[in-house]
Amino acid sequence: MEKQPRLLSSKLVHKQRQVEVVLNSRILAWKEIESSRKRGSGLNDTSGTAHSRGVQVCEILAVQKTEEDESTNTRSQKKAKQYSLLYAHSFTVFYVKRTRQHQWRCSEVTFHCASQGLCEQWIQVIAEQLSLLANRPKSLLVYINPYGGKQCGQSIYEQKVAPLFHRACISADVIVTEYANHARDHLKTEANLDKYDGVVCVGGDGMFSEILHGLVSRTQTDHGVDQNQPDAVLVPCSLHIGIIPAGSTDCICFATIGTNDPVTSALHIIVGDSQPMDVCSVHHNNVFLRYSVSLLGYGFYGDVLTDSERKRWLGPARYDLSGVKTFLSHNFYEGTVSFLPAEDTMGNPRDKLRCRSGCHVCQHKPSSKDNQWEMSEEKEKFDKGDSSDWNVIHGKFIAINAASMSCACPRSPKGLSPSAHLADGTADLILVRKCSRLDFFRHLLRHTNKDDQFDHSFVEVHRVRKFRFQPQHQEPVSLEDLSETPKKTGFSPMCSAQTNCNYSSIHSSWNCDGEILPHTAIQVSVQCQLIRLFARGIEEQQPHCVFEDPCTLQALEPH
Ligand SMILES: CCCCCCCCCCCCC/C=C/[C@@H](O)[C@H](COP(=O)(O)O)NC(=O)CCCCC
Ligand SMILES: Nc1ncnc2c1ncn2[C@@H]1O[C@H](COP(=O)(O)OP(=O)(O)O)[C@@H](O)[C@H]1O
Ligand SMILES: [Ca+2]
Repeated sequence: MEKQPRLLSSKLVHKQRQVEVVLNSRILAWKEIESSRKRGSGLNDTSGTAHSRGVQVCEILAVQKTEEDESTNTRSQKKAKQYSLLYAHSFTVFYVKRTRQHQWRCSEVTFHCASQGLCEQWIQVIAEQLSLLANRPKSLLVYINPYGGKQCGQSIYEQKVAPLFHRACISADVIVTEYANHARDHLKTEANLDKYDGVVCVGGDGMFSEILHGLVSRTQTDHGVDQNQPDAVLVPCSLHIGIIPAGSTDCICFATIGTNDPVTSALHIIVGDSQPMDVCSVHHNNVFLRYSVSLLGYGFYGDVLTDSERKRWLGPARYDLSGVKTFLSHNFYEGTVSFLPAEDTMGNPRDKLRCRSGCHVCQHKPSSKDNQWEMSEEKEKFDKGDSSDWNVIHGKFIAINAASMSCACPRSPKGLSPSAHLADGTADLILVRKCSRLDFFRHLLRHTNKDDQFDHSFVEVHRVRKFRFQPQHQEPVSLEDLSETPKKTGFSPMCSAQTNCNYSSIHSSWNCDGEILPHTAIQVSVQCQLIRLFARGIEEQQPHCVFEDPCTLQALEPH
């Protein structure tokens, strides 16, 4: 590891002990001074090994002069007050601390200095280092859905998130949505996006979907790209999206961070994490319908969603009730699925290569030029009827699911497709053929345990770049507006019109990230890394970052 020059190094006091504190461009580290412990220096001297501790500069959230009365509550703090006459000036560094199961918390460490000048110097030098972290957002546009999940979005934001943004000196313009699609339309046409470094969504996957549509559509309009062209090369969005989970499933947050915890999400936003993500574009007969980042599900998940929309008043529990009801109905649907498989180099859905922070598979992004050429050649072939690269499967299916990422969520911690990748330009297409109720139950159960949900004779899974679905029976053409999801208002069923038709027993509906699509015949194309989230992918479990690690020790080595 390359040795970094020291920016500042001083003898300060931490928890009534003298410590040597060192800052370089990567690490802030401190270590108790052995000799002072032995000699005694008026400071508490407890025996035991001196720990070197440290925090990475990129995980420091803020540095502040310590508030005077902050240190007089507990006994030890009163004691600290006594010697604080000697070391009267102090500063506090706030940093990311990893706790259990991918959760992050804001922790703090206070150092006392012998002079005001030294204290100010430390604050200034640390603040300077933070200002060099160019990917950190300074100004955010926040949309809150007050009706998502358990309807706590607003209080979650005000109590858990806003104080952290304030501490990190991030300014936020907050819009509490007043109706469905408020956020989407505001982003599409009104918002002055030049003012912001990112957009934050407080809500569930449906609310995220609004932000996604607003931002992607706005970007395409600004660049003159026609979204109705299934082969259009879409322009990636420049603004990052942050998700504060306050919905019912919150799968996009869970699968990109590893937990559904508002504080953890807020901290990932503050440190300016960046996670690229694939987006599926969905068309019907060359008319754009919607984008999807998590689940596109026909059959079981479409029926669960349709039924659950009538039970929205139940909150997140609606999915459990509708899940049981749909399971008991045991419907299957006939149709033809055609797909363009991904190259073998993209791995396969049954390998055990999980997409984790810094995923190597996702780092091999094909250049958009290659992609464009490849795609137009394939389209030409498909249109001419030369579909040799395409696989075609006709059958009766209980479920057809396309997952462009794992879709892990608290109901299914490894997800619908545990090895799907967030940003590899592919989706995993899962076909569950007609089978007995018991067999389908066994398959569903495997979403909740360690067993392989694809290891069933009636299940097949393919890694694809594109796919199409054609239901066996023609769908009626009378469905209102082709490009719009049916209108939603307040707490009335949000997706009603399209599913109340009497053809529902032969057709299911597509569940597109929690929204019902108005068509069953669709063409889907995975757009590689179209958006970026304030996330870093799920981290491999790591030891606590403020104990002895090589970087910390190196920072403390004498120069
Ligand atoms: C015997 C027990 C079987 C349990 C099986 C559970 C399998 C769950 C897989 C869930 C995949 C979820 C994919 C994400 C979908 C969301 O986009 C969507 C909308 O979320 P939100 O806006 O936050 O409400 N959620 C759903 O469609 C709910 C599916 C739940 C099915 C039980
Ligand atoms: N103010 C509002 N009133 C009614 N619906 C809204 C409002 N704001 C957003 N929505 C819609 O609510 C739906 C569900 O939102 P979401 O935050 O995903 O919650 P949940 O996870 O509980 O479904 C989304 O489709 C979104 O378009
Ligand atoms: Ca993917």
